[in-house]
Amino acid sequence: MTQLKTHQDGIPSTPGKIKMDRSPYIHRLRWQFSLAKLTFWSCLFLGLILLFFLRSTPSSSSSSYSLSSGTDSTRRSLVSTWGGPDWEKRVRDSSKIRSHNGISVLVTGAAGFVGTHVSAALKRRGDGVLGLDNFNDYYDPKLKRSRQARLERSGVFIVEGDINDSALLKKLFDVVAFTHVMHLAAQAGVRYAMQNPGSYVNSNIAGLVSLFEVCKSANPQPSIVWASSSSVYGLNNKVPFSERDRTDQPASLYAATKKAGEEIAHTYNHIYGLSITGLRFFTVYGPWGRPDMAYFFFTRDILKGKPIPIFEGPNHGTVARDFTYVDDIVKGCLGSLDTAEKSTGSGGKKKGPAQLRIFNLGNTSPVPVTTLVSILERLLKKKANRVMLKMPRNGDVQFTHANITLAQTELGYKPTTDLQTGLKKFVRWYLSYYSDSGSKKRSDE
Ligand SMILES: O=C(O)[C@H]1O[C@H](OP(=O)(O)OP(=O)(O)OC[C@H]2O[C@@H](n3ccc(=O)[nH]c3=O)[C@H](O)[C@@H]2O)[C@H](O)[C@@H](O)[C@@H]1O
Repeated sequence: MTQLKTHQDGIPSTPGKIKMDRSPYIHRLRWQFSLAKLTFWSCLFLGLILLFFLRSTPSSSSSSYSLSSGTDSTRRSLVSTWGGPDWEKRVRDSSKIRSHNGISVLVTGAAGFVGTHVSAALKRRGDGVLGLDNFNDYYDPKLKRSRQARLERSGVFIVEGDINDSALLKKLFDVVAFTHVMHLAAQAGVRYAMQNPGSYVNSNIAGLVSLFEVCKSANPQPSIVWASSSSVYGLNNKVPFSERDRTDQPASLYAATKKAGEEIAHTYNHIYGLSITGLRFFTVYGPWGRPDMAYFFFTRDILKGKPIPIFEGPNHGTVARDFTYVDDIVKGCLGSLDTAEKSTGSGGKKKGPAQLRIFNLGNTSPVPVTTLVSILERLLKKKANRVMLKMPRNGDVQFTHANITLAQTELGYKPTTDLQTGLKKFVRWYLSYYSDSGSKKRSDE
């Protein structure tokens, strides 16, 4: 019986004539095997490079205007840090209602100025609160981290993520049936829109649509309260500004994106039955405020002896703002949440007409910017180095003044803090916060 011998490579060899051809045959097989090995290692290597690339690319939620596509969500799920049983437990615990008749609220922009105050106030009264914030670096993220630490001490967990990340938003609604959303995440600031217009489109338009999309599909749908802005009145010169006044002449891209948000809210209310309340905030100030706002950086620069640029209108006209203290704004936000009716849709389908509201939240007493500076001088016991400048044409308007009758009637909104009192509280906070540690001080320079 002829037995086939097996070569050491595992290749069968045969006796006789075939034996003469064995060498080239083996060479070819060896060569093919080496090629297969090379291909395998190359694929593995390329795969690793691709994986590394995907992991190191920043989330599209912070850099693109597009809503989620299949590719986007794959990439997000690779770069995201959210998820897992521990994370879900934190989300649930933070959102847990601890008072009779309480609500569970998703607060976007919770590490922001107004967001941090609203979250703390909701938590204090026993509502469930979950924060969401992308901790971007529009201004010093260390200040946002300090606000986060403070909130965490009171039991509010802030999920680190972007409102454009629909997969994350959906996940949050899978874990918690939020009754309300307080949407405060936005690209704020009037003048910065000239430098970075894309960030306004990304946050205030794409981000808002992304949030509404998830809310309209949630079951049950939440009621939504969100921050619009007094800047929508733009070049309107009929004072005080009433919600019925025209808002079709925005003076900045920021204002235009907030106005667009109000129209988008109308659409989602009309098609899907979402209950939506927009709040037009008037120049909010106070402790834990935004360093990009005038009252904040005037304080810093007066203390440093640096010049303070004060804008004036045509013919040295007064520039004034209806400065509104943050605690008053918080009362308006809570009043809006408490009076918000339920959304009427479910699973993306409208079942009946839903509430759609818009309110001014101002202080009803405009104060010239020069007076703001004088108050700060008194509180800081230091003269400002004033430099009067013609108001640049980059988004500012000459004055704002709120008519708050509607908010008074519907929300019981009644501001009680004048600028002098509110700035005193701000300055006390500022001095204590920035003297606390040298590193904090340096971070804002
Ligand atoms: O109420 C609003 O809708 C808006 O209020 C503020 O916008 P603004 O009122 O322009 O607030 P600041 O940037 O703090 O300016 C306050 C006043 O100081 C003036 N200013 C600002 C900067 C400066 O260098 N000098 C100066 O005189 C401005 O013209 C304005 O009258 C916020 O920055 C916006 O995010 C918000 O939406």
